[in-house]
Amino acid sequence: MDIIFGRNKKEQLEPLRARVTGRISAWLQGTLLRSGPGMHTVGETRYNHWFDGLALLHSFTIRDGKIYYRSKYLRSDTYNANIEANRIVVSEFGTMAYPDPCKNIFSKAFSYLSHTIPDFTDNCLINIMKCGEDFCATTETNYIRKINPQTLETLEKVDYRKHVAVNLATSHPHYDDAGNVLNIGTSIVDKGKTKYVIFKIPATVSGGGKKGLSPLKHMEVFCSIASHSLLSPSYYHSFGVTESYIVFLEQPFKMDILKMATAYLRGASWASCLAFHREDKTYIHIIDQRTRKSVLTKFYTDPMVVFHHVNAYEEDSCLLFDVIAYEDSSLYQLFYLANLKKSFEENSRLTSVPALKRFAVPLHMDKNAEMGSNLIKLSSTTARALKEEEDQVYCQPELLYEGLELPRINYAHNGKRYRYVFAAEVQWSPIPTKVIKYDILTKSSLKWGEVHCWPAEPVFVPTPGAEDEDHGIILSAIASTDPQKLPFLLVLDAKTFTELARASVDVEMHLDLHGLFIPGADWDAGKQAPSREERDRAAERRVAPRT
Ligand SMILES: CC1=C(/C=C/C(C)=C/C=C/C(C)=C/C=O)C(C)(C)CCC1
Ligand SMILES: [Fe+2]
Repeated sequence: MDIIFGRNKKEQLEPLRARVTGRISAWLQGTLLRSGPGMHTVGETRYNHWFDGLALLHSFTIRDGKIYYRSKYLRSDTYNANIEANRIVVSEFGTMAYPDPCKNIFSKAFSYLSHTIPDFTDNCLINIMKCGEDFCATTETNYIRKINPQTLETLEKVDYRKHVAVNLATSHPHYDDAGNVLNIGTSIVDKGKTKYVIFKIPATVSGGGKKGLSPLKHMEVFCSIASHSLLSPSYYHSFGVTESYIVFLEQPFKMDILKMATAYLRGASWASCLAFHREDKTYIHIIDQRTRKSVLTKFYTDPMVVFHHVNAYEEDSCLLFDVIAYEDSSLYQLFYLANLKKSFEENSRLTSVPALKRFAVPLHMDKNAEMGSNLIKLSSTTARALKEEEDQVYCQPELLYEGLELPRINYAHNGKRYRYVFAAEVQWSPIPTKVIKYDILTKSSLKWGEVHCWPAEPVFVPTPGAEDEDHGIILSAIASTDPQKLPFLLVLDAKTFTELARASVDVEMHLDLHGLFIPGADWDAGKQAPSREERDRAAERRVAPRT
């Protein structure tokens, strides 16, 4: 496991041709672009948590049956400051860092505290988001970074706060058919209120035919939900949408804002300011997209921790939503590098297995329904919603499958009825060992796995003109701990889950988090060559990374 977690990964700046075995369909053209942590030590200093690592972008470009691999560290302000100082100087999720050890720590802390909410990192290691023609690397703070999806060059830093009042925002936005982005963030103690803000980034900006108008400068608030608590809003990693509604889980995994405000002074990490409150409920907020208001019924369920929503849709006046749920927050605990590196087997056992659960909420309340009765009359699920007093409804999910994470779907079915979940199979260890296709209808699954192979999140790419939901291919980057086996891009037939091809690359590939596939046709010719901004930056490039 040291191969995967212990070492800083080298960049592969020039496209490296992969050795392809099997056959790549002629229609499969484009780039799989992904991000994840690649560097966990800088000089003599080391991060504590796997989610702290410096963002390493990587891509597989598929062109006429050939595959090329590249990787490049995101040149975030965080990366540059760390490399320049040759030590970690910016705080991340699990590591609190101090910019300048020579200065009096208390004077620094004072200026820091004077801003209740501190400036966060722009180390965008979690995902890639498409905003109009722009691609951005994302994390969960107020910063995102535009990138060139072909050269992996880092472009400008965007501060969400300049456009919408959010201190944090998810790395898992939704896209509508036109490419407009919908995301949610938290606005902390702004004008005396803490709320969850849903905002939109338009796909296009009309500007009298003028080119280059960035949609990111035109994002706007769609609606907001008041937090149950001013000083302990929920932590969340994603949300759900249907054609007409938005699903937001206010879970009892909460951030303690007072702890965060004093974390720097106390030398405590952001992670230590998060806690699971097993005595609290999980509130299910359903927002009607037409009225931009929450539905009046108060839905809730048992305490749980959800990182990934899988999908949601409406069926016969009910809203169904599927999530990967945990019974506690042990997942974040396991990703401390000390736990990952020591004795892997002993220290990396989850105390709660990630489970695919289906919830159902009634969209119209039957006023005459009896107290305690189940308001869900669907034959497709055993999920229940029990009527309680004062417009309260207690939801009990249907357990669909245990042991999967990093879910993806055929995105044409996002917010709509769907049948298949593609995911990484995890059992008691948080590191995936197999790729899985789960069929919600038949409750059966197909799997791909190989010894010493560690698959990344599987990405579904539809065959052009496909009619079936699973007509397409699955792409998954596979890291290897077998010295005899190179890492590779795995290409599976999404229907049968048989291997169509693999493209091996002689690099030390990192285990990544999320990403997207950019079909060949999506390329803007203007983006092929480095932009002027990139050329200028290259000229004044800073010190090369020390790995
Ligand atoms: C830096 C920072 C944060 C970073 C969180 C990260 C980096 C979360 C990663 C989550 C992942 C990868 C989940 C996978 O399921 C917080 C806590 C939002 C707030 C304070 C500053
Ligand atoms: Fe995620």
